[in-house]
Amino acid sequence: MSIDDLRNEIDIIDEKIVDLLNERAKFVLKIGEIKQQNRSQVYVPNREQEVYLRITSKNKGPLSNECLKAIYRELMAGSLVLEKAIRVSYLGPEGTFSYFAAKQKFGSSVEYIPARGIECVFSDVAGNRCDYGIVPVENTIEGGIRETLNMFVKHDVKVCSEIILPIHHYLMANCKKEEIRKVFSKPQILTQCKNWLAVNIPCIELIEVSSSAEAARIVAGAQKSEEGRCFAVIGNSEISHKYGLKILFENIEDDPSNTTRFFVLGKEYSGPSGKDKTAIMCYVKNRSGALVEILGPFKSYSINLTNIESLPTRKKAWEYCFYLDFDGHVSDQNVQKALEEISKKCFDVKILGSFPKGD
Ligand SMILES: O=C(O)C(=O)C[C@]1(C(=O)O)C=C[C@@H](O)C=C1
Repeated sequence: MSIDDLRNEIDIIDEKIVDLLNERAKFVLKIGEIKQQNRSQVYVPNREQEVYLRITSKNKGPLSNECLKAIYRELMAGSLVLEKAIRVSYLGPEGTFSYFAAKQKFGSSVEYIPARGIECVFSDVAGNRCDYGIVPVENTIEGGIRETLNMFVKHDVKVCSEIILPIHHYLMANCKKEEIRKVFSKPQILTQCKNWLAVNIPCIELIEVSSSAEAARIVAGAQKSEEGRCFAVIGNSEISHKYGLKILFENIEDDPSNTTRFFVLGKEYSGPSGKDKTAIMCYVKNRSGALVEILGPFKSYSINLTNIESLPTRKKAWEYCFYLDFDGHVSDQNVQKALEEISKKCFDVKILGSFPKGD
């Protein structure tokens, strides 16, 4: 067969795919109508998980599971928008890792609203200005993002999904490495590249700004001046296209396994997917052994604890609460029993969410 013949075959299949996609979309529209009548959430993370598991288990190749999942991610994001106009708030501006985490989850069909800070993302969701919000919650190098965890004490929102994003940093500039005079980025990013900077461009002034996208904006804006031409930025590679900067070095993060977890904030818990996590906030009584008492039930009911952080309650000086997340869903029997026991040892236990485990 010639290339033209093969392309003809592809054209015929493409027509069938388009028809099938639209046939699928008609069922989505019907689901959307039912959800509107029931006033239920359009985004259903556990159903999406089920779809991913189904399509990958049916996959006979040659397409990889990752490729199929990416196609379906965009397809289901398109479905969401058919059901309802979706607004997603993220820690802006455009080009931050929160932005890419948001796109990884919601694709390119929804409306993205950049927020000025983590608290703004929470208030966008709590105040119904946005349907969902994306915030960073934990990084493999720096641990829990306290600004995010603290907000759960203040705002009434739920965690409905999580996103795991590998983090790679790039050094971008429009001059040679030897000419760099200043490096702009977000404090956390500069920390994550500390050793690389010390070895490769020592004694260069490091300037902290609010985000890597803001750093790129400053550096791009300064290109006309003699001094500004020698400015560099560290951030993700997408920034380089947007701001016309060249990538000088790739993957300069000190730890190549650098990964950040993001939460999708919403108004409802997600249903069980079979592979879930639960996040809670425990307000403990201030007495000796209080922490041991809340940890005991995890051992008794064989629940794998995945994170624990202590946070000030902000109600009384030196009074703390604990953020915990663990494997399992609130509807699991062992989780329910453990939560029952933990509740007896606390003033209050707030369930922040149960959601499909990110991969
Ligand atoms: O099953 C649903 O509830 C749907 O709305 C359909 C669908 C899909 O396209 O498969 C779309 C969005 C939801 O987040 C989950 C699944």
